[in-house]
Amino acid sequence: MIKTENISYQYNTTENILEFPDIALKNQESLLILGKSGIGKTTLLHLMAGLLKPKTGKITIDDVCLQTLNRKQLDLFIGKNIGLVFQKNYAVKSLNVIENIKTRLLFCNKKANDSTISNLLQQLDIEHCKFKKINELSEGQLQRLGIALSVIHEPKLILADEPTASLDDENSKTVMELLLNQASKSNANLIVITHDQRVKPLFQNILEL
Ligand SMILES: Nc1ncnc2c1ncn2[C@@H]1O[C@H](COP(=O)(O)OP(=O)(O)OP(=O)(O)O)[C@@H](O)[C@H]1O
Repeated sequence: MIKTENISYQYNTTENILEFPDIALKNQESLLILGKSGIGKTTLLHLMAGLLKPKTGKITIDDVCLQTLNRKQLDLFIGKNIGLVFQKNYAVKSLNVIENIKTRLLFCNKKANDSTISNLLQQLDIEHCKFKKINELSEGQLQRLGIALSVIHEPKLILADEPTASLDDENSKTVMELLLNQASKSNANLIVITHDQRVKPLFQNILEL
């Protein structure tokens, strides 16, 4: 469950204040956020991820108000409860694919057996890459690894910023199905921002900023 109330944000280099409509999603509900370039979609996603602090308002995830947590508590909460799929992949370059997955699990103190990991990598069509280093992956494989890293710990909230941007039709469908399935499996909310019109029919809830 996620709820945002009266949130706004101001980057310190500008006078412009970004104001956002309230969002309220019950368990398992998904939301697609659309809007023209520069309107504030990524900013809103970063606010919900606890990466930016709102100028006003509050964000509540599973009855925990992010604004009541100190930095350490917030980092722990994010690591455990939020899965982030960003355009830029934050995989550790010196580790291979499987080591990255295991490090992600270690970081949030969760466990997954080898067959669960293999299943996920298979669904994303990167199982054959599991011993490859990050710089040996294609752009599409790297993006699919980003998705594996964001859902392996079964977070309560999955936030995805343009998750299908560099994917072909087949992989775009696979990735969206995986995100929706994973959200449903772990009773999580999925929020996606995108320009990709292929994604629109998969969502009942659409917010236009
Ligand atoms: N670090 C920053 N410092 C100052 N202004 C910023 C910063 N990041 C974004 N902005 C501004 O905030 C506004 C919202 O940006 P944001 O990236 O959230 O938009 P967006 O809707 O995600 O855009 P796009 O679809 O092009 O990715 C824009 O006007 C942008 O120029």
